[in-house]
Amino acid sequence: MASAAAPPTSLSLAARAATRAAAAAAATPLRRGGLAAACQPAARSLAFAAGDARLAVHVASRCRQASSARGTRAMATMAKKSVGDLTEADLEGKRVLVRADLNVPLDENQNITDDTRIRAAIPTIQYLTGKGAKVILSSHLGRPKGVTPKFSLSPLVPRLSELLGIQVQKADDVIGPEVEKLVSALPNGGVLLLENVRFYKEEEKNDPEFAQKLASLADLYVNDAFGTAHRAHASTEGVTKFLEPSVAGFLLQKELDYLVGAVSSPKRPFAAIVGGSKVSSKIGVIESLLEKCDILLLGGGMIFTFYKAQGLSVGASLVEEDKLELATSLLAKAKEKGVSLMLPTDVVIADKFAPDANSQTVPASAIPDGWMGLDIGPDSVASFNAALDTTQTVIWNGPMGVFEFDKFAVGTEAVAKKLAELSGKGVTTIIGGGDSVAAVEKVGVADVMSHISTGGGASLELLEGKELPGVVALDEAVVTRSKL
Ligand SMILES: Nc1ncnc2c1ncn2[C@@H]1O[C@H](COP(=O)(O)OP(=O)(O)O)[C@@H](O)[C@H]1O
Ligand SMILES: O=C(OP(=O)(O)O)[C@H](O)COP(=O)(O)O
Repeated sequence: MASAAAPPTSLSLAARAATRAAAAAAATPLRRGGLAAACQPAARSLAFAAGDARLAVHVASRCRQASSARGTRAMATMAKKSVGDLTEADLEGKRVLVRADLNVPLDENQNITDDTRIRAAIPTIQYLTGKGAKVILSSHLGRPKGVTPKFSLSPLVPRLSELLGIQVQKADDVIGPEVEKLVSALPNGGVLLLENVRFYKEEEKNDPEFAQKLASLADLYVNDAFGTAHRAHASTEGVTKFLEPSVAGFLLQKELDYLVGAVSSPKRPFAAIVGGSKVSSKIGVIESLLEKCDILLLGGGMIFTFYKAQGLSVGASLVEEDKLELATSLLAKAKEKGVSLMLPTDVVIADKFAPDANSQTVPASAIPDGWMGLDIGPDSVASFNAALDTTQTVIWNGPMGVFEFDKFAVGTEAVAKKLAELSGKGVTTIIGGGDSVAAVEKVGVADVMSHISTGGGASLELLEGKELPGVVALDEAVVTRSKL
């Protein structure tokens, strides 16, 4: 992970700093007129009409800062107690249930093909073991229906042990007398990995009885599973009702610091790049980003719905027919908000959906019948790069094309390389989960990015402004909740 900075002691520090910065920005007088007046669409239109594009962007940007400041104040109330707030006196000899997201990809021989999530979980575990705690580690793997050997967590033990420098014990169950015996035998500083928590259907149902049994193994709880924080499951939400304190781990904290910070008080200009295949699953994040960013670059399979909404022919490209109106309204909203929404001007098209398809590059307005767009073209890359050169913060979610096929990976790889270059110049670059992370890994530039999120769905929900149940359930940084 690129951003393994020393863990801050409390989420509240970053949130308070963000609030102060955003409030100060919102309080600074504008060049012409007050903030309230300037935030009226008419004021921005006037600025554009007067040919003062810089002022128009400035006004639009300041309006977003003001609304971000309000958002940040709301988020500041969500500040959570951190594992870093717990001292040796709190931890020595204590049984700590740590929920991590160790949902890593395995090949057909059960070898781990990407250990990012395991590495990301290590700082919290090591902090706890270093202070003499007994760590009971819980995670899911995949989406098993009941007990399914291929979803066992056993293949993770060697890598976990290697990274921690101790032999990790493994339980064959999640709760019950056998697990209790193993917990009792655990030395201070030891780690016991429980079996896949989703082997119990009660986990995803957030069954209180199951949560209580899981919680009864431990004295206190640390949630470090950012990738699963958008799930209200027994091990992410239910257990907090039975364990005091329930605190945020370093990874969870770092993810929130970056992702909340990025949208609430970004260094501006702030650009978002959204790609991937489905308008429907990204609509929430696009709408929400229109409130916050200055530049929005769209790529991937979703662009054809926007083209079609503008009356262009899209051939056999992916289109969500029932989202055409929505696409039109998003284009209008971008205009109204003064956000520079850019669609690719050229595309790489294919005669079939296959790695060996015949391909050619055409203007976005000239996709022939029977051909499908599978990547953005070189002109689009050039104009996206020019826009990105003006930014100070960039968030990226979703590939620009079918990057799984080398022939159509060029646009995605160009964005990855551009962000790496910008990162080197001090621009904050945040990669939000899923395929975009795979793309930056493939290009070999993951290490230079400011932040690579370990949660695809979770980071999207956070950027959409949703509260994550696994975070909401944790203790407040200052005031301790009473438990059931
Ligand atoms: N033009 C396109 N046509 C069809 N599929 C596309 C296109 N561009 C990208 N995709 C596909 O989108 C998928 C990723 O979409 P999505 O799940 O929304 O992104 P992420 O996983 O990054 O959130 C990839 O499998 C990619 O092949
Ligand atoms: O891999 C995960 O999510 P992600 O693919 O959205 O990053 C998490 O482990 C959550 O898994 P889930 O979507 O089965 O709840």
